[in-house]
Amino acid sequence: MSSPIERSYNEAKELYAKHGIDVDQALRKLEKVKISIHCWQGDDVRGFLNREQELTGGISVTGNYPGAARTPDELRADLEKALSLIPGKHKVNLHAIYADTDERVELDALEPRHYAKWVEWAKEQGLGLDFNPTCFSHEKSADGFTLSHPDPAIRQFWIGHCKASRKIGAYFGEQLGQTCVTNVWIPDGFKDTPFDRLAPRKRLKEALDEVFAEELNPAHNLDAVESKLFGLGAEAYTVGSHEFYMGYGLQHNKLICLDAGHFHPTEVISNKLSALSLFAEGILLHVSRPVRWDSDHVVTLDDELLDIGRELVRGDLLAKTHIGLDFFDASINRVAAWVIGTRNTIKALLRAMLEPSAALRQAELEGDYTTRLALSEEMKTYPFGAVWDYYCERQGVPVREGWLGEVKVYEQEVLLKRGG
Ligand SMILES: C[C@H](O)[C@H](O)[C@@H](O)C(=O)CO
Ligand SMILES: [Mn+2]
Repeated sequence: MSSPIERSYNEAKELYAKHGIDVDQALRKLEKVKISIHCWQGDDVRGFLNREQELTGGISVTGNYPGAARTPDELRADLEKALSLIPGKHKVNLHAIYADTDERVELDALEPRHYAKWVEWAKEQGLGLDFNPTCFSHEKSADGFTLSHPDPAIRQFWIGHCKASRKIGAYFGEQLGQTCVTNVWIPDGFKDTPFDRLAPRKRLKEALDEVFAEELNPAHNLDAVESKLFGLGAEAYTVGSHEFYMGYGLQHNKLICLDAGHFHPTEVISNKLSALSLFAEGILLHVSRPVRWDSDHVVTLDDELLDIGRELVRGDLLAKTHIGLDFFDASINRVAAWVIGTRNTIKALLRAMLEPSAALRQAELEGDYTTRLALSEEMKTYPFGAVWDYYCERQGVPVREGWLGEVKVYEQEVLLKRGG
C-alpha cells in the first residue's frame, strides 16, 4: 500500500509527464548536486583561533539568538543536526579561523594538520570540504587593507596566509576525494572617495600572482576570487571589484565568485550566469539575500533564488558552478537558518528541473511569446510540492515543516544549555 506522499508523487509525475518531464530522472540529477554549506552561520563568523576578536571586514551579524557554537565539536554537532534535515549529500565550507587546534598559530603559519579533525569528521559524515583564507577580523587588517596594503610586510603576511590556505584546500581535496574550492575574498577598500584607485589594484594583482604561483592539482583544489561592490567602511571603493576579479579570473583561469549581495541593488546574479559561463573556467556562487544592503539574510524561495535555479538548469551550468551559501543571521535559531537556506536552494534547483524546457525553448525560437508566457505561468502552480515531499521522504529527511520540531528539541536539549 503506497503512502499518501507516494500517491501524490505518482499523480504529480503523470501531470509532468504530459509535458515530457521525467520526474524520476530530475530527482536523480538533483541528488548529485552538492551545496557548500558555510560553517560561519553556526557561530556568527567568529571562528576559534581568536574568539575575543570582534568581527571586522565590513561585514556584520545582527541578532543575539542563544546557543551559538563555541567550539569545533559544538559546531560539528550543529552541522550534523542541520545536515540530518537536508536531503542529499553536501559539502561544508570552512574559514581558516575555524582551525581545530589548541595551538596559538598565526594565520600565515596555518598548516593542514590544524584541520585534521575536520577532515576526520568529513570522512565519517561523507562530506566534502571547501575553504577560505580569513582576511579580516585580525590586527593586520585593522586599517581596512590586506593583499593590497601599501606596506609590503603586511601584504606579505596576507600573501602567506592565502598561500597556506591553498595548501590546506588541496589537503582537503586529496584526503576527501572531492575537489576543494578555496575562495579568496578581501575587504580592502576606502570609506570615502580615494585619490588613487589604480595603485591598490596593481598591488592586489601582484599579490594574487604570488598567492597563486604554486601550481596545485586541480582535482584537489580550485581557486576562486570573490568580488564586492562595497562594505561597511568601504562604501566608496573596493579594490576587489567585479571588473577586477572578472578580469583576473578570466586571465588566470580562476573560478569567479558571484555573491548575491555584492552588486548594485538593481543587479541580480542570476542574470550574469549565462554570459560568465561562456568565458569563465568555472563559477562559484555565494547564494545570499541582500535586504537594503549586503545584509546576508537567510535565503528564501524568492524570485531571484528561483531564477538562479532556472539559469543553472536551463543553461546546463551545474557542472561548472559550485553552489555555496553565504548568510549569517543571529536573530533566529542558527541550525534552522542552515536548514531553511539549504532546503530552499535545493528546492529552487528542483523547480527548475520540472519545467517543459523543450516546449518553452521551441516557443521562444518560433516567436510564440504567448505560449512562452502562458506555459511559464501555469507551471508555477503544478504540484512541485508533491515531488519535493517525496524527495525528502526518499532521502530520509523530514517532510515539509516536520524538521522544525526536531530543531526546537535540539534547541531545548543542546543549544539553550550553552548559555550566551
Ligand atoms: C565570511 C565570508 O568570507 C564573507 O561573507 C564573504 O564571502 C562575503 O561575502 C563578504 O561580504
Ligand atoms: Mn560571500
